[in-house]
Amino acid sequence: MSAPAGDTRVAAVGPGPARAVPTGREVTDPLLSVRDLHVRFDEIHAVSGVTFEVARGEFFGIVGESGSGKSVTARAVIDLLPSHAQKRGQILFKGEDLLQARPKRLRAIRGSSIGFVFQDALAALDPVYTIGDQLVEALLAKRSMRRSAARRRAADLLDEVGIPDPRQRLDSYPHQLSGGMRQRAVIASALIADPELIIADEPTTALDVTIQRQVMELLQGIVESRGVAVVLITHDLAVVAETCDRVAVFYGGTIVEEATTTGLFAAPRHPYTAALLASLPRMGGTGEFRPIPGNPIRVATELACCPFAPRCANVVDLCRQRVPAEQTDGAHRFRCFRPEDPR
Ligand SMILES: Nc1ncnc2c1ncn2[C@@H]1O[C@H](COP(=O)(O)OP(=O)(O)OP(=O)(O)O)[C@@H](O)[C@H]1O
Repeated sequence: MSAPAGDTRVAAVGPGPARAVPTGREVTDPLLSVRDLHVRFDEIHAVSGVTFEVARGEFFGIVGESGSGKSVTARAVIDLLPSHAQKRGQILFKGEDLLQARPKRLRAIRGSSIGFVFQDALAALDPVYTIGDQLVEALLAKRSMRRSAARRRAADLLDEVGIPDPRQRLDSYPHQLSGGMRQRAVIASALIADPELIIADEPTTALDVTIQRQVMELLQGIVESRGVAVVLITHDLAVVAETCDRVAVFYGGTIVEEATTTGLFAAPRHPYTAALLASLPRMGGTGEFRPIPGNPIRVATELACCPFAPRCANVVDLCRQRVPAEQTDGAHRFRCFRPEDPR
């Protein structure tokens, strides 16, 4: 990935630490390792046996349709699920299992090593305080520094995330900024603690396409300049294609395929991924989406078979009888009894 075109503020941060983005599925010394994660809300099995790893400095995408378990997985990592969520498995962050960590330790990790950015920037900011006050208070809570130095640092952060006239913008209230600028301010606040991982859950869904692209370029720039890893949750494959190094495709609360973004788009192995890619409008075509036949499932019980079986063109009896085990061809990891041919 190159530095974001046209965003000199980010590019000006300069080259950061070398990134070790894996080319296949192997991740040596992962920053985040989620192993066999299950999340239930009483009888609803929202997440069933999710396993993936994220390397330092990697831009990792999680894609899938509504209700497939993307947000619940992300919120499990940062311990932001409601208290009645029942979780099992492992969430290793730098080797430490966050599912076993005490609340105080989790708060400390969340406030320092892991930052997050959600869809609704307005909800993430306090409407009654200026952007500057919010950033300064957060900075002072993290480090002992003079208020004037915190204000300078806050302006630097706004500059880093591409907000013009950062010193003046410190005195703006959230409602005085555009949607894109507000999301940039939220990203600035996520950077306060120098996180090693940023989880961004649909950060651009509420924004128009041009602004969406700019915010994604900003996140890419941050990955490049700071060596931060980003886990991006999105339902938009075009965003994945443009930004992510690797991607996990969710369906029915589980990962049905994971590969490098290039590998996934070039030769999907899971029929759901193939159907998803085929549904995208083609250049020179009618410009229309071709929806995948059938209805998305609503997972209410533990998976007993392939969740995609009712909609799958390759389905065989076995798919309705058992959950396919995970397999790999070296470049893709997938769960399917009748995968697409490798190309
Ligand atoms: N607090 C909750 N209580 C009960 N069920 C929940 C709760 N949060 C999520 N779920 C259920 O868990 C499943 C997965 O939800 P999740 O939000 O992870 O989906 P998603 O893939 O992120 O979809 P979207 O793109 O719409 O956010 C859904 O069936 C959802 O209704």
